[in-house]
Amino acid sequence: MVSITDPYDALLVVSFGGPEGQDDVIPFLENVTRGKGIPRARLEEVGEHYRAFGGRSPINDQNRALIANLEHELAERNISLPVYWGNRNWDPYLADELARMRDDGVTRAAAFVTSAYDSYSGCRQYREDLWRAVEATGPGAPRIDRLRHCFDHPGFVMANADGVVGALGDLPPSAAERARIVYVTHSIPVTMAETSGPTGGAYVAQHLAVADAVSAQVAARTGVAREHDLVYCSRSGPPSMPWLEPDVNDHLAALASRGVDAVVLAPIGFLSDHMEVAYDLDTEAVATAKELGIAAARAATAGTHPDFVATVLDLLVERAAVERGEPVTRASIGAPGPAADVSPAGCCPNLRADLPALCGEDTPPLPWVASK
Ligand SMILES: CC1=C(CCC(=O)O)c2cc3nc(cc4[nH]c(cc5[nH]c(cc1n2)c(C)c5CCC(=O)O)c(CCC(=O)O)c4C)C(CCC(=O)O)=C3C
Ligand SMILES: [Fe+2]
Repeated sequence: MVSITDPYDALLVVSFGGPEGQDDVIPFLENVTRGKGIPRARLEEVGEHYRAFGGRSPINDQNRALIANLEHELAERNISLPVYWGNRNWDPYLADELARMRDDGVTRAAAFVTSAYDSYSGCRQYREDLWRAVEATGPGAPRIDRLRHCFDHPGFVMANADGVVGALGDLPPSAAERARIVYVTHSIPVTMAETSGPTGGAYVAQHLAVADAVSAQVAARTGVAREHDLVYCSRSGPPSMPWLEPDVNDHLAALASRGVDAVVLAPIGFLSDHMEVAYDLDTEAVATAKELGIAAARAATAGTHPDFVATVLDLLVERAAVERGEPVTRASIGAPGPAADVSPAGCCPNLRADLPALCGEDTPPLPWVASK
């Protein structure tokens, strides 16, 4: 009997990883920034963010919770499919997890990458990680298909709209009535943004589409049409290198000078409460808003929202049907439309080096596995 998840025998959650104690902070940051030209001062500053939270990033526990929810939902649907978890920068590392999958007899896995949008950081870099992990695992490594980015899945949008509606409820009623929605995502170098996706510009275009879709839902549910903006946090790199702007703190100051006194900060760029959310938004931006006399509430991230958990499984079931050669209807909020299953050649390029990456049309052949 064909299962709706055939031909897959596992789901692999691929994520960033984070430190779990003070001793992990420096080795973790060294892993993240190796070869990236991040100034020492920025590293020390970010290290302090982690130190202030006991050296522990929230991201690993968020992933454990997502996986527990995925396992529960799979069981509810009577689907027997093990879930694995491998990271780029911290234990459990991808290569170790792939070896474990091989030892467990997994031959073909669908990979959900915890990054919703196209960019080198969120797309090709993970595919380079996957290539290296498959290479390290050697013959017998499972075949891996990366699921398309989830940004335009209606379930992801619904989860974020719920977050905004919830945050409006955290504001005093009079402030909620006139609150502006400030969508926040990770800043990236302008050159990375310009080259993101198959033809460039995808990172910002995809975020703008999500911001529009979430705002439309919030307007429908609250009966109030609100203005919104897309702004950025967590800028890194040398000051001479342009990164996407405006920064959320600068933007709040600009809004205050225009008389805005209530906002919802909605981190649509993050799938769960990462350190950027805990520090850059909940600590820093909230303090900025307070100083400026702006009432601010932070919208929940998709996290373990049931609609988001269902989104991951929906993307898995969709791709499984594609691989079985069946026609599929892709759930999408519309333009710019779903990202590709298999990344087109040159998509989200690595501007520093030309490294092999899995799950792309430009993936070189691996002689000892059946597939890309
Ligand atoms: C687009 C994007 C995402 C979203 C997509 C995705 O999820 O991948 C993301 C996620 C994350 N970024 C994270 C942490 C860090 N990112 C850094 C550095 C950088 N991020 C960049 C971009 C992105 N990053 C870039 C262009 C750099 C410069 C260096 C480079 O070109 O790579 C640095 C070094 C210090 C600094 O430079 O700030 C840290 C510590 C964490 C973990 C958080 C936690 O612990 O909860 C997560 C989920
Ligand atoms: Fe980052």
